[in-house]
Amino acid sequence: MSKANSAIIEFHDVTLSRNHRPLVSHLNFTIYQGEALVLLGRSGSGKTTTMKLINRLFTPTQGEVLFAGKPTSQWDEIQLRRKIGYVIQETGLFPHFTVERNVGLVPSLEGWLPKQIKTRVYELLHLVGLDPAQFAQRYPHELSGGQRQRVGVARALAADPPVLLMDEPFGALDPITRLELQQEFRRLQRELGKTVVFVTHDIQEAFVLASRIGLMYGGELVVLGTKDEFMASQHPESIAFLQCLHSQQLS
Ligand SMILES: Nc1ncnc2c1ncn2[C@@H]1O[C@H](COP(=O)(O)OP(=O)(O)OP(=O)(O)O)[C@@H](O)[C@H]1O
Repeated sequence: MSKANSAIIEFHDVTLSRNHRPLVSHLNFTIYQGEALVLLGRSGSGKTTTMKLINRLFTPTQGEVLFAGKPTSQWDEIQLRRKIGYVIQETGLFPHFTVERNVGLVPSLEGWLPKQIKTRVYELLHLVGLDPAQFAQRYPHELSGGQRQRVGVARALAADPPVLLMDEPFGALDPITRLELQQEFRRLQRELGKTVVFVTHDIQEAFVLASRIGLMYGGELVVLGTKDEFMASQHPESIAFLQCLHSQQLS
């Protein structure tokens, strides 16, 4: 990775306040093309807020966020969101649309031909491990939680956005399916070369998925580095998270 010229998202002294209280403060960091950056932190530390500043669901009170070198405030909102796939825990699938229609939604909004959409949807369902013959015509309520998550990932990838934001997408799954999806997703992310920003409060998940970990605490980014750098960090919050990891491993 050539860090000198491959920045895709940049936070320049970003603060977001509500009612005079900062939700996140003085965020300064860069996300590079093709990396998997995991934002780790306890509940309420500001992870989701940071993510929503990327796709402009929130705009900074101070400072600016750049996407592909241009402040998000200067992007056309729709253009920006088309370049940034978004996967959340509840997946946000439309309940009255089949899997095929859900996955093909953005390509169809972009005016692709029906035949192209179908080919793309089938390709994506294969990619996320769902047999189209079995799943394309089902509705979300006819799927398990893990299958819905796969459909959510397929949908976010449909128009081939360079960046994916994933907010605790595997949170509601049993631990075995969860590990399986984490590993598959990591493989997929490397294969497709996507830039991924992933939010979690689970350090084990951070270690499976991350090329770098950003640790948030009280609305600030207190550690940012590789797994080795994270393990060497002396910040009390990284030590607390590492203790959780050790106790999970022991039990
Ligand atoms: N729209 C909002 N208006 C006011 N306060 C908000 C808003 N959204 C989030 N907050 C507050 O900002 C802080 C950070 O919230 P955020 O959702 O970013 O945390 P998080 O680290 O993602 O937590 P979790 O792991 O519980 O989802 C919290 O104190 C939350 O109550």
